[in-house]
Amino acid sequence: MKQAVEAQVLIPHCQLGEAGLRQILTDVIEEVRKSVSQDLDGAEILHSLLNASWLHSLLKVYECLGQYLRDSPAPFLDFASGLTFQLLIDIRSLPGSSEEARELYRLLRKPHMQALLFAHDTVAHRDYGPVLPPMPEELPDDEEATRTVCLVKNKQPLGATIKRNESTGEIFIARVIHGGLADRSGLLHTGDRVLEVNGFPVDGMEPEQVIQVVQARSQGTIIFRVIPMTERPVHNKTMLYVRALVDYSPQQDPYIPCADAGMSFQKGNVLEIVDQTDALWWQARKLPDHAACAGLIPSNNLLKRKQKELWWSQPYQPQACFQTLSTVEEEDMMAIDENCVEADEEAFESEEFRDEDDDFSTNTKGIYLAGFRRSMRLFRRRSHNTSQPTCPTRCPSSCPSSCHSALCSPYEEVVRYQRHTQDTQRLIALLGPPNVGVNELRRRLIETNPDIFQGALPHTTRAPKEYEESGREYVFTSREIFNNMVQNNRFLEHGEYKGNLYGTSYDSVKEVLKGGKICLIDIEPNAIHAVRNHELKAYIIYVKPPPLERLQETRQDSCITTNYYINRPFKSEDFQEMEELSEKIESHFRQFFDHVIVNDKLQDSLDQLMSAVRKAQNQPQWVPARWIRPTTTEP
Ligand SMILES: Nc1ncnc2c1ncn2[C@@H]1O[C@H](COP(=O)(O)OP(=O)(O)OP(=O)(O)O)[C@@H](O)[C@H]1O
Repeated sequence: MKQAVEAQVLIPHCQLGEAGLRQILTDVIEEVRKSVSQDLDGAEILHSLLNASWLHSLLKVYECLGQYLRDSPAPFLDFASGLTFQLLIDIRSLPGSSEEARELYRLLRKPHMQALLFAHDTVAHRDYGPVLPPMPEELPDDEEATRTVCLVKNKQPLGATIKRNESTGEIFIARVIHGGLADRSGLLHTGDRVLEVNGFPVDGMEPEQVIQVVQARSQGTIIFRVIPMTERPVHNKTMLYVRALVDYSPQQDPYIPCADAGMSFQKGNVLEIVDQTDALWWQARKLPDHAACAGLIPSNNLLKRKQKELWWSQPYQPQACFQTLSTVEEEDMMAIDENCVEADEEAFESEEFRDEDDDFSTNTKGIYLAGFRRSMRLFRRRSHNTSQPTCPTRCPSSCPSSCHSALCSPYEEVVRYQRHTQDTQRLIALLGPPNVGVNELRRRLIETNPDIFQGALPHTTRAPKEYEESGREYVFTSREIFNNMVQNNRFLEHGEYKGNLYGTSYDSVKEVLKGGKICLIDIEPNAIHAVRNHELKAYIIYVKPPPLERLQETRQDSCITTNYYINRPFKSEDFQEMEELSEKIESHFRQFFDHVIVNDKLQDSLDQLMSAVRKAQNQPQWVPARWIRPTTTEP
């Protein structure tokens, strides 16, 4: 086959004659025949196709046409019938004409010969077009050209909206939806004035009545008589992709010009904006979606302007930013369960090492698994349950939850990003409600793949215990240095627990990444913003609990550690709390999740996690455009 393809490339098109295409086909058939004898897949079908007589006839026609084009024959005479006429007169006037002359006379007078010569002259004069009546010298100024547009509707919507000029009652095409029937026809345009639909004059009608006339025919031909818009608006066709940071439902939006043409979307959906001609209403497609037809969505500015009104599926609640994350009151956390080991602060701290030795293998093949200490995790648990906003230093400007970021911009421009093999690995950040299993998954992944994964070493102002070493369990530091680091934004997450400060610094994450490993950390929702940046390019995986009955089944032998108890079995309130918090975290932050894992069976979750991490590192993903083009402003 290779031989044939190369031949096609080498022989210039103009030389394809008798030995051209058909020769190539013969070569191809010969190659395919060899493949048939080698029993290659599909070779037999290809062989019979290439041998088909219709294909050979088609190629002959093609070659003849090619030959005709190359020869480009020109008529010898423009007016052969005139010459014939002259010849007939001359023969008739000969005194004693010969037998040959008389035969020529008879031949030239035959009707088919006359018709042939007439056809010759028509072709020679290229006289094939219809004869149009001459244009009138002067057209009256008020005369408008109308166009009859005939569309064949096939149950799908027309893909155009109409509006009425309130003062004149005239009906116009308001917008043509990209990829819809009207758009694909290329015959109806924004601004065209509609005079008639299926023979009904529409001037003065309400738009709804016009639509009824259109809809009266769900299928078949619809005929519009329109006055085309003379100056068509330039379509602002862009290649803009955005991630929705809010939910939107056209059916709940009283301001949308045509709800049926609207497109609903949810936080986290990636949208392809196909038209921004209208400053208020854009046209977009939801990805990944193979629907050809776009839908109307509010523009960035419009959505910003309207976001305080009750037209989103979720009303705006700025104060709910973090408070909604608190479902469990401090008092509830204090409840004492007699069946469990109670530990006061001292006892708890003193149990910590032994406990961690039992619970977590912190040293696998000489590699210390950073970030698993209880105190660090308990400081996080506190962040989950506190009723105080947990990002006082950052809010409101960089609050990651939907409320504030949506206030800034309801859409985030995104681009497709594929990590180069020589680039550092993307940070993998796990997130989930307390006790869902984030640490279990993280620990197991690091333990089983210590050459690939590593956690980030946390900082603390707590005094080191005898057995602890700075740079192994924690970076032990002074309060002064810690506060200094806070002020210089050196922590992606930090907080206080039992009078001690804890935090995960950017530097400790970067250290792991620089070492060529994948840094695997767990974060609280309020740290999402801190890790979503150009340098770390965090891939955020949300770990979600399975339904309640599966939680009860899978966790019956598992234990948890709360602020007050070490290793107590799960109680039904824990599951309830986990579900409730999970819903709240999802409803506020799901727009930032790159992947969601339902932690049902542990091994399945580990497999899913591993494959999600591989995808994040090796396959193209949608990421904020500002990570790739740092100067990009939001749409
Ligand atoms: N899929 C699972 N099946 C059964 N038990 C699980 C599963 N996932 C986690 N567990 C168990 O649930 C308990 C809590 O898990 P883990 O400590 O990882 O929670 P967490 O999300 O890290 O919460 P926190 O950060 O608040 O400690 C542990 O005993 C763990 O072994």
